[in-house]
Amino acid sequence: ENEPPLVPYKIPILGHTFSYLFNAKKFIKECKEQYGECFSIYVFGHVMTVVSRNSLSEVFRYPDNFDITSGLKEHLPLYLLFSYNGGMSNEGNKFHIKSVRKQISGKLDLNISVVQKYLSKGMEKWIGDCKHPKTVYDAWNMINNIIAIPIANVLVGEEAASHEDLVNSFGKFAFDLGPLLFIPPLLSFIHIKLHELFITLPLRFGWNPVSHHREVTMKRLRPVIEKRLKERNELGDNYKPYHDLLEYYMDQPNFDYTKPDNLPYHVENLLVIVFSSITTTSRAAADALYDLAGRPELLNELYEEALRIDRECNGSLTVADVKRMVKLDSFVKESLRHNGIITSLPHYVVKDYTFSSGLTVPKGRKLRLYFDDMLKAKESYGEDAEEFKPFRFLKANSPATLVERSYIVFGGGKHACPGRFFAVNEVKLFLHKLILKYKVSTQSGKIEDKIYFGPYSFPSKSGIVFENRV
Ligand code: HEM
Repeated sequence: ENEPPLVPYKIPILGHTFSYLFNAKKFIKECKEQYGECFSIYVFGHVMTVVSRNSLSEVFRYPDNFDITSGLKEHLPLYLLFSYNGGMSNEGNKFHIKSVRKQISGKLDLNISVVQKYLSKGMEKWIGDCKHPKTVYDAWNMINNIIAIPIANVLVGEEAASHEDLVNSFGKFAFDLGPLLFIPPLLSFIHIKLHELFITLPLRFGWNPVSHHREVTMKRLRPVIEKRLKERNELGDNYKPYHDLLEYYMDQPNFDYTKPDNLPYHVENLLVIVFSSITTTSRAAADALYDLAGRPELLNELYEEALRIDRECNGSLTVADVKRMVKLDSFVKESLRHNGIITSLPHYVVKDYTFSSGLTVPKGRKLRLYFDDMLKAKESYGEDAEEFKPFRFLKANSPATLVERSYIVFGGGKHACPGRFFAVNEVKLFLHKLILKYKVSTQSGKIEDKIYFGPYSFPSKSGIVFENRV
C-alpha cells in the first residue's frame, strides 16, 4: 500500500525502458525531483525501485534485508559460466572478502614495491618513450594492460606472472565477460529468466568465455604450486611463505591440487578476484587520466607534489609516502566521485521492508541505487557539489578510501569494497609515475565527456597525447 510512487508512463509494455536506456541521467534526475528519493519505474517489463539518500543508506546498513548477490547474478550469471566454484554465492563472497582483506589490502606494505616495479615495466611497455608526442585512443584499454601486470604479480607471484599469456588473460578476463553484463535485458519483457538464457546461449554451443582463461591460469600455476610444495617439504620451518594470493589459497585446508576438480576450483576463485580487481582499478585510473589531461593547470600542481615526494624518497615509495600525496589523493577522490555512473548495485528485497521514510518495498522487488545523486549531494559536498574541484578534499581529512554516507564509490556498510586500499594506492602510484614522466593532454584540448550506455558510464575513447617531460 505504501509503496514508492510508480512514475506514470504512456507506452504500455515498454514503460520507461526507452528513457532509461538512452537518457538515464536526465530521466532519473527528473523522476527524483518530481517523486522524491525513492520511486519506481517500469523497465524491461518489470517494476524497479530507484533509491537514493536515506533509503540508499538503509540498503547498506541492513544487508540482511537486501540481497546484492542475486541482483548481480541476474546481470552476470557467473554460476553458469564457472563450472567448479559456482560463480558468485554468499558463502564464496565471504571467502573472497577475507582473502582480499588479509592478503591484498592487508599486505599493502609488502605489495607496494611489487606494484611500483611492475607499473614501471607496464608503462615502459605500453606508453614508452614519447620524445615525439604519442596519441593514444581508448586509454582505458591501454591502462588496463598496464594495471594487469602489477595485479597479476600480487595475485600469483612473480614467477607465474612472468608469463605474458597469463597476464594478458587476466587483463582481458573482465573485458571478455563484460559485454554480457551490458546486453540490455530485452527478453525480460517476456520473462526475467529469458535474458539469462539468451546471454548464456553460446554456452550451449560450447563457447564459454571463462574456459580459456581457466586453462591458461592452470597451465601457469601448476608448476609454481609444485615448486612451492617441494620447497615447503624440503625447508620445513625455514620455508618463507610468498606474499601472494596463491599462497593464501595453498594454505586453505581444502587445497589439494592432485584431486581433479580442486585446482580448477581455486583458479575460479582467483578469477573472481581478477574480475573484481583489474578493470575496476584500470577504469578509475583511466577516468583520472582523462580528468587530468583536460586540465593543464592541475597537471602542473600535481607535478610539483610528485617531484617533491619523489626526491624525498629517492624514487622508492612506501605506503606512508603514497599517503603523503595529499593533493593527488584529493584529485583521485574527486575523479572517483565524478565516475558518472547513474544507478548501480542491483539488490533484491529479501522480505517486505519499510524505509524510515515510511515507504515499503515488497519482497522480491529489484532496487537500484542512485549513485550519481548520492555522490553529488549538496548536504555532503556543498552548493558546488556538481563541480569538479580537484582539491575539494585536501583539508577535509577525508582520504579517497574512506567510505562515508555520500561517498559510495566503493559501496557501503558490511559489503564495502575490501580491495579499495589496494586500488587507491595503485591508482595513485600509476598517476604519480605518469605525472613525473609525461605531460598529458587531451587531443581536443577540452575536458572529455564520459560515454553513456543506459545507467552505466565509461571513460571517453578520444585521444590522449603523451609527451616526455624534458
Ligand atoms: C577503483 C577500484 C574499485 C572500485 C571502484 C570498486 C568498487 C566496488 C564496489 C562498489 C563494490 C560493492 C560494494 C557493496 O556492495 O557495497 C565492491 C565490492 C568488492 N570489491 Fe571492489 N572495487 C575496486 C577495486 C577492487 C579491488 C582491487 C579488489 C580486489 C583486490 C576488489 C574486490 C572486491 C570484492 C571481493 C568485493 C565484494 C565485497 C562484498 O561482497 O562484501 N575491488 N567493489
